[in-house]
Amino acid sequence: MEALAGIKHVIAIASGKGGVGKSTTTVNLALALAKEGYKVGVLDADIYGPSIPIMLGLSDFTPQAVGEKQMTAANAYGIVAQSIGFIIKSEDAAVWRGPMAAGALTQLINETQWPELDYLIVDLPPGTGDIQLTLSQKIPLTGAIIVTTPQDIALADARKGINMFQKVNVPILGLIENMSFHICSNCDHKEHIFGTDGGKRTAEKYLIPFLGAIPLHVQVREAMDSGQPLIVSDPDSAFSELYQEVARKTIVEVASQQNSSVSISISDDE
Ligand SMILES: Nc1ncnc2c1ncn2[C@@H]1O[C@H](COP(=O)(O)OP(=O)(O)OP(=O)(O)O)[C@@H](O)[C@H]1O
Repeated sequence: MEALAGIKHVIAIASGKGGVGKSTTTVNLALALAKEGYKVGVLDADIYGPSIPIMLGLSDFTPQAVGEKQMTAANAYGIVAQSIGFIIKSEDAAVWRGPMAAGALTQLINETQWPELDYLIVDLPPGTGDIQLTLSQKIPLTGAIIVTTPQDIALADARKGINMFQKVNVPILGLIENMSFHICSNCDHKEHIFGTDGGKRTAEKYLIPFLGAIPLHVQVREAMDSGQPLIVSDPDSAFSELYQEVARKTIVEVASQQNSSVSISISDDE
């Protein structure tokens, strides 16, 4: 698989279960990496429910053709974005089988006029079936980040995701526990609606880095629905600071992956 010209690292955001906050994580991680000073892009590969256009306030964007074989990406809040949702209706894509979805997505990734990027964050469709497997093999991934809630059924699916990436030799950069606990907007009371520390324990069990625990908060949902993520509209909030921490840990994990692959290739040459 060829690396993408001008893009240093491609990171897949994956979850076994739907609705656990994969797209929310993709957008916030991308914005947090940009705030750390990196050039960042987002690729929304979630053919069943592309929600990145709404989350970045880009619902009206349509890519323009550049020459015969390329198209423009959108710009929002200092990052670039491309989405399958800019091009086709999700009802049409919902019936695609693995090879067709993988073909459309490799075309989307290869034919977008990406600027030079340090990180391209890819929002994969939820699940661990054929489509996810094919995509993980078609896109030149540096590594994957698994998003889960602390709930048992989400964790069981997260474990399937971990196994899938291990099977195709994609390094797992870490696990993010989203909706870790609920914070009441009236009294700030903290409640573990989906259980306590399930994601953290799963990360420990599989020896993968734990990148952070993100609370369930109504402001987060409202911000994403309005296309103005909190990292942009309220950069000093506790939520934004948590994401900066996740971004910093991700940078460290990507660097350590690179170092380990360098040492493997050095020892291979010996
Ligand atoms: N930490 C959070 N606090 C509050 N709301 C959240 C949080 N994370 C996600 N949400 C909300 O939950 C819903 C689902 O999130 P999101 O679309 O990111 O999940 P997903 O895993 O990408 O879903 P899908 O399976 O459809 O791809 C969205 O309305 C989002 O705003």
